[in-house]
Amino acid sequence: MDRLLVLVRHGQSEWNLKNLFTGWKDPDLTEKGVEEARRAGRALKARGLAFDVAFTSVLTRAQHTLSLILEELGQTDLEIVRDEALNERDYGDLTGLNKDDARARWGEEQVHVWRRSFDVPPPGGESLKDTAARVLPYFRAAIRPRIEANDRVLVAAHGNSLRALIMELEGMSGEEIVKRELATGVPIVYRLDAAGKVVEHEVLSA
Ligand SMILES: O=C(O)[C@H](O)COP(=O)(O)O
Repeated sequence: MDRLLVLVRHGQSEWNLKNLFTGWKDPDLTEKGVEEARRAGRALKARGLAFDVAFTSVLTRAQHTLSLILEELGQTDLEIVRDEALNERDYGDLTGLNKDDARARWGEEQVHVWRRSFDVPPPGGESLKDTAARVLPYFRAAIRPRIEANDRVLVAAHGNSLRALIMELEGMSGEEIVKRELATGVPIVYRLDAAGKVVEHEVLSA
């Protein structure tokens, strides 16, 4: 029997709307982000999906997204595990800066490298490689065992912490994963075999 793992990036946050580098800062969802999260829950329910456990970060935008999804699923009593290992990448000195201002100051190419290279960190922050170095051990130690126990798992997290997971799940290289954009509030449904190998995955339409 296939095992179920669903990943979902948080809905739009107040700092996403303001186009600010967010990282470990802790803004909440915008009204649009709340609606995106509810829509995700409805899409999962429409496919008859339900969960045995959920994992999320220690940041409000991901936890609020998860609670809204669970409300739509009628699973508000679900076991939830919160861990900073699933936090967004730390944007270091860029945190709080406007992304367009950063481009004007350092140039388009430099900001693109900081945002979408695999192993070049922003000043004082984490690269995607650094982020994966905390996300993947946590996934292998805490999440994969629940999948192997046939628990249906939901993970509500962030663009870069989820890229780290997707890289492992889909066997992608660092160069490949940085091209993958994750829309806010759009679930990705994975089916895995008994050995934990992905047999199919579907991005539920936004
Ligand atoms: O932390 C942030 O700024 C965003 O949530 C993700 O930003 P990015 O898409 O530039 O990595």
